[in-house]
Amino acid sequence: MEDKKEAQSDSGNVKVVCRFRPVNQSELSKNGEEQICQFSDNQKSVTILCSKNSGGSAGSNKFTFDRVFDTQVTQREVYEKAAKPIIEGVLKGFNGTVFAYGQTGSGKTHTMQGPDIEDLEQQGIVPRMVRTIFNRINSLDDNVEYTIKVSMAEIYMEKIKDLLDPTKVNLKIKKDKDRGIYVQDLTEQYIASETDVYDIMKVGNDNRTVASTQMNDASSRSHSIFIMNIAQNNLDDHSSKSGNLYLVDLAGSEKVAKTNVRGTQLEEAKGINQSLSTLGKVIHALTDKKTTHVPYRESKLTRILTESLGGNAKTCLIITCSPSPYNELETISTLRFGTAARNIKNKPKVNREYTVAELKLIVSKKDKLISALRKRILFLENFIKENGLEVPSDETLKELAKKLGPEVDKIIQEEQEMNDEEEKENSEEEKNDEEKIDTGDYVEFDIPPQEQLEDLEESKIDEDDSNNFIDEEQKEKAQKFLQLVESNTGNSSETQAKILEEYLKAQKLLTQEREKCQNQVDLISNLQEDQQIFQSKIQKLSLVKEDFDNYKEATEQKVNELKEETEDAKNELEITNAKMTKVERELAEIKKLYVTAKAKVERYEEKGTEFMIDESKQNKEFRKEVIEGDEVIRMEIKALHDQIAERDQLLNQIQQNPDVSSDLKAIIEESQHKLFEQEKQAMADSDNPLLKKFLIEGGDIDLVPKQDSCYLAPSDVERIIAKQKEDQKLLSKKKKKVSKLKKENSALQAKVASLANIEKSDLEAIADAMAEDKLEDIKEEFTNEKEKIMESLQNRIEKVLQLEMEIDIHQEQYAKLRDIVDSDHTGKTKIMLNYEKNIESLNLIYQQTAGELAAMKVEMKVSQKQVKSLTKKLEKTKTDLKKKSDENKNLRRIASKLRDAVENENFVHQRNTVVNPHHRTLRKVIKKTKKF
Ligand SMILES: Nc1ncnc2c1ncn2[C@@H]1O[C@H](COP(=O)(O)OP(=O)(O)OP(=O)(O)O)[C@@H](O)[C@H]1O
Repeated sequence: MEDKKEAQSDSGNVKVVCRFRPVNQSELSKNGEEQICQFSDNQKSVTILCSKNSGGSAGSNKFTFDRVFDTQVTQREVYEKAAKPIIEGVLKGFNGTVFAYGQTGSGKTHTMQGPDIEDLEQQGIVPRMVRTIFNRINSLDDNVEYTIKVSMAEIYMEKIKDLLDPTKVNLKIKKDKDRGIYVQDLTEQYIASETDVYDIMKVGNDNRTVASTQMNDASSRSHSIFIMNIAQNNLDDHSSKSGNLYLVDLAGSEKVAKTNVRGTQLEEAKGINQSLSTLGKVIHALTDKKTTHVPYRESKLTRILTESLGGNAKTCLIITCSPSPYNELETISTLRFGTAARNIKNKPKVNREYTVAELKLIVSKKDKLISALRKRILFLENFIKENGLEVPSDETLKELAKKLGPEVDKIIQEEQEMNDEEEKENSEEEKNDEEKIDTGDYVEFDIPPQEQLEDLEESKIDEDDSNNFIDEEQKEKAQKFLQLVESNTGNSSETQAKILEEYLKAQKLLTQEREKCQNQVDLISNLQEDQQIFQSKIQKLSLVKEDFDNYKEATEQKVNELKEETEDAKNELEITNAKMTKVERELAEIKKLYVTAKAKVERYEEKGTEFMIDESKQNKEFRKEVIEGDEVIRMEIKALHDQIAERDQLLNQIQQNPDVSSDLKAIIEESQHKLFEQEKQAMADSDNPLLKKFLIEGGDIDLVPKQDSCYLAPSDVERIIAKQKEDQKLLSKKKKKVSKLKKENSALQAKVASLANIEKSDLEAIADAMAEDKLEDIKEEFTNEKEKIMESLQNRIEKVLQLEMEIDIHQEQYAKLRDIVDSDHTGKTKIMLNYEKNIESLNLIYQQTAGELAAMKVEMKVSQKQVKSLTKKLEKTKTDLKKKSDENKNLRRIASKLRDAVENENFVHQRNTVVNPHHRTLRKVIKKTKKF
């Protein structure tokens, strides 16, 4: 019900709302806060307080619109009042347009997009509309499928640029029966959420041509057009609707002098003004009844807006103005533009396709109408025939109408008016019923008025009982006519005139019926045309079906291939899995081997450590040995000292003996001294710290015997010398032993030091350090084994990795294939099902329509035959009527004669009271005529 009202209320003029923005900084600096606009309380008009320069007069400065928004209005309010009704219409399948017009910097972009499209308070009309659409879609039934596409274009310097693909710079405008006017190749992006649209809008806005002018920092130098197509598909009854929404932010209408632009911008300004002036011309042509040509084609802007201005769209124009006296002239010009646009009449209609049920209903209604009209014609023809009347030709009727003059014209006109009125009412109802049945762009059926169809449905006429068809008025007329004919006996000129009049009316009725019949014939031919369209559509659909079948076949093949591939992939996966298991097993074995090897290594390491420990024991023994050796030396040295002391004692004894010669004493002393020196030197040369120490400690010991005690016997001397020699030999032996021990000691010390520096992990170094061949062999064996194991392990790891990668790839491929197969399959199945359903229903329609067409053709032939026979009969009736008319004339003559005779006889009768027999004869003839 609401929709009907809306369709009714919005079916007419372009809605115009006006918005004033607050005074801006530049205006403040020029004119302060002064404002030229005065708003009315009803928010419908604004009065401009004109200055002298504006040229406005007291009467002309008040402007009325559908709504006037003052400077404090919120973005939400503007949306609610100006744009929301349009989007509601678009969701019902109407086309909708909202466009903003105004001088540069007056707030068009602010109104259409807002300063921030994602700020819920500040966002403008476009994002709010998008939000409404998604809210509505989310709240509606699930049985309706929506598809939303968005495009953005810019008209800059008379070239259409795709804002979503800026490489497309000079697009063409095309017209199509189904799509209406559209921009060819313009990118259409499917969207599924508000944010998708915001993202697209951001991309589009970034691609817009913007420049800074003296009037606006970021002035749009082009007309931007945001197009949204909302298609709805009812999954229950397969009906579909689609609405196009055009949201246009025009470039500023500007005074070149004020904007202070030069060069390219000056050229832009000229272009902008040119297209806006064409827009003005279009509006003028649309609102001026005398103008027949609307110059839509003069600019790209007006061509795109063709449907929005005077066409199939609900349109709202938002004019934006400045309240400052500084922009008074521009404001008045904008307001005038808006006023003119308010008079544009649009013819919005729902863009929809019929459901099978609706098409059936239309066809059945047409059927009934045709048969009812045919019966009506038949009845009228019979009626005329039965009354012996001639059915006059159109020419005769026209002549008669001329003769009867304005009266008949009046009757005809009145009836015509009545018919017109009826038609108008019906068409109104049709319009109101637009939501139910609309002729649309798709199949243009001429739907009979609802009332008539209902009447027809109710009438249920029996073909044999044609009298049932006559409405009361006709019956009455016929009755009257018959009565008139019957009472023709009166034969007064008045009666004659009445008969003629009735006859004319009957003829007129017949003509009208003929016209109606002709209309029905036209209707049938229209239906045939529609049928042809249908057939061609069905043919096309069959082709589509064929394509689809092929496609289905190809898809099935593909699906099978994919299945096979999937099967292969599965097999491969199984093989790979088996391989994997095998590899895993091998890996476990390798791991075992590795563990064994590791244990071995650890054992070797332990051995190495043990060895180290053993070695250090040895070292300790060595040390001990050395120390013990040192002790031996020390003891030996002590023994030497003891010997020396013994000898000293001996020397003293000798010295005390007076027998020892002084020479010998000298020799002994010299020999002793030499020996001492030698010993000392030997000790000094020794590296043995113990010896050194001994030497140092013992340094104080005076080894030289006292002179006066050296008195020895020669034998003793010899013995002593021999002893000394022996001692010397022993000493040198000892020295050699000490030096050998020293060497061994230092070697052992070096060994111990190097062993102490060996790190635990450095097995090789240990092995190197180990003297035993076994260790070397074990080490070598271990290294080789380890290398082998490591190599094999590496190979296996690589193999495993490769296999894992292969498995991943296969699994990925498998998953993808699965996805493809699944999605493809379900998608295709859905489409297929839909297609099949459509094709099925279309086949059904086709079969029904074909059957109906065949029946209609047969009926047509029958009707034509009937019309032929009727025409023949009419011809015959005409001649008969003529004959009868002649007879009538004769009869009238006879009657007149008779009347005279009767009068005479009456006169006589008055006297003789005798009945005239001719009077009865006359009545008989009229009855006969009636029967005939
Ligand atoms: N109703 C308003 N409230 C607050 N600021 C506004 C309003 N209308 C416009 N403005 C501000 O005025 C400036 C110019 O507005 P806008 O860019 O929308 O003008 P325009 O008509 O699109 O200009 P052009 O034709 O040059 O592109 C902007 O900074 C905008 O934020």
